[in-house]
Amino acid sequence: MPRGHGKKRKRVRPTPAHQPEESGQPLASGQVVAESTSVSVPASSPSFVSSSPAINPAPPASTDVPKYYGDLSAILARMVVDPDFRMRIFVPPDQSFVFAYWPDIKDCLLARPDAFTPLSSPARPPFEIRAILGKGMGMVATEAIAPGALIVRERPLLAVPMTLPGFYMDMLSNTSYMPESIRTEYFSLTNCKPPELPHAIGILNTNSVALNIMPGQLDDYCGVFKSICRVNHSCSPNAHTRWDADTFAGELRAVRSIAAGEEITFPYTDILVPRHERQEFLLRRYKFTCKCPACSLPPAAQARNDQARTHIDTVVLPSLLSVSAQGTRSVRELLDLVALLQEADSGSPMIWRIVAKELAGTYCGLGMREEAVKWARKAMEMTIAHTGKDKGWAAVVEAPERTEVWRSKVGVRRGK
Ligand SMILES: C[S@@+](CC[C@H](N)C(=O)[O-])C[C@H]1O[C@@H](n2cnc3c(N)ncnc32)[C@H](O)[C@@H]1O
Repeated sequence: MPRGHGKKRKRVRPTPAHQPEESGQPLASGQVVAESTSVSVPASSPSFVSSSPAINPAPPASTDVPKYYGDLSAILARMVVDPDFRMRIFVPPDQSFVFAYWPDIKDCLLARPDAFTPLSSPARPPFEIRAILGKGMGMVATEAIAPGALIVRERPLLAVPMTLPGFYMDMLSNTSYMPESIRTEYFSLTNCKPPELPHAIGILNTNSVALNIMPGQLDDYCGVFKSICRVNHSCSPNAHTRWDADTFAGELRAVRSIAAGEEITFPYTDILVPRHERQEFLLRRYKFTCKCPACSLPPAAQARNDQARTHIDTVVLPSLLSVSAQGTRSVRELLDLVALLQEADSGSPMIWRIVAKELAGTYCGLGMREEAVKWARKAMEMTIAHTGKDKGWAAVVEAPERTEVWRSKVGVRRGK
């Protein structure tokens, strides 16, 4: 489930994909491009203790390198010059995952000793993985799921650098470096890539999700997950994935109410672009034609939906992210944004979070308790979906008048 988008456009992105080849960063030579969707959210550094062996294969002659791997010269050159720059591999004692990493991240990993302790997850998963007509397997809710609620939290089966040379991938998957239990799960995942591509890499490029391991490095690693990688795409998604560096785990959370029996989906790509761009990307990268609600509208509604998404992307989002514009919008302007977000139906928790926070703050300032609680709840749900934490919004929902938001009187300045 890679991410990224077909067209190179300079944009400020909330959650969607940042893939090397599409993020505006040129591909360094020597990279295997792991095509990854995002478990987004920038990482603080994860932690890690490893006594794992370094993998030190003789770098293959360039003729051995299948064309998919690109030019490996940058990585290989560094390996030749610096004998310590070799892939390391970490498998925890319970053999629950394999983490292949470049040694330059070791210090950052060592700084967080809690990352690989056992994970807490919902006792009874609120979903099942089953066949979905026309999509292969998919994830379906088995009970109602509230916005912001955790659907699954899991360690990756495999995490590797985005710049993983292909021979490492072959080696990882074909040797005892990958425990049997992981290998079985890994090779049960789907592969939409052409048969000429080695199967292990096809699976990686069909399923991997971008991870942020080093602080300040966007999507430097990617991971493949047992359950998250069964989630199909929608341009009107009901869930959001995020990478939690603290626990070295991917999380899937609801961004709206999900009914029992409903399919759970998240976006594989930038969904603030018009339908034809999304469709072109998904067909090229994932070999399917999206038939989600946002791609199946009648022509007039489709045009409005495309327009709403483009407007959010090019006008609204830059303004929401601009510090100088914060706190200057009136209730009327904010409610107009709400109507636009509803029209677009693109479900971004990051955008909803900003708008809901501003509305909650404004209503608090105006002393309008009922409206303040309504928008504080939305801010809480979207903040949890986006960051994994409520960041104080639960307290505002509970008793707004006892919080700083109420006392800020920001709404009085803005007026209704
Ligand atoms: C990461 S996998 C998702 C799980 C996959 N359906 C399975 O059977 O394991 C990505 C692949 O799922 C399929 N897929 C994902 N979203 C889809 C959608 N909205 N419609 C049709 N196929 C989809 C495509 O074949 C895609 O290459």
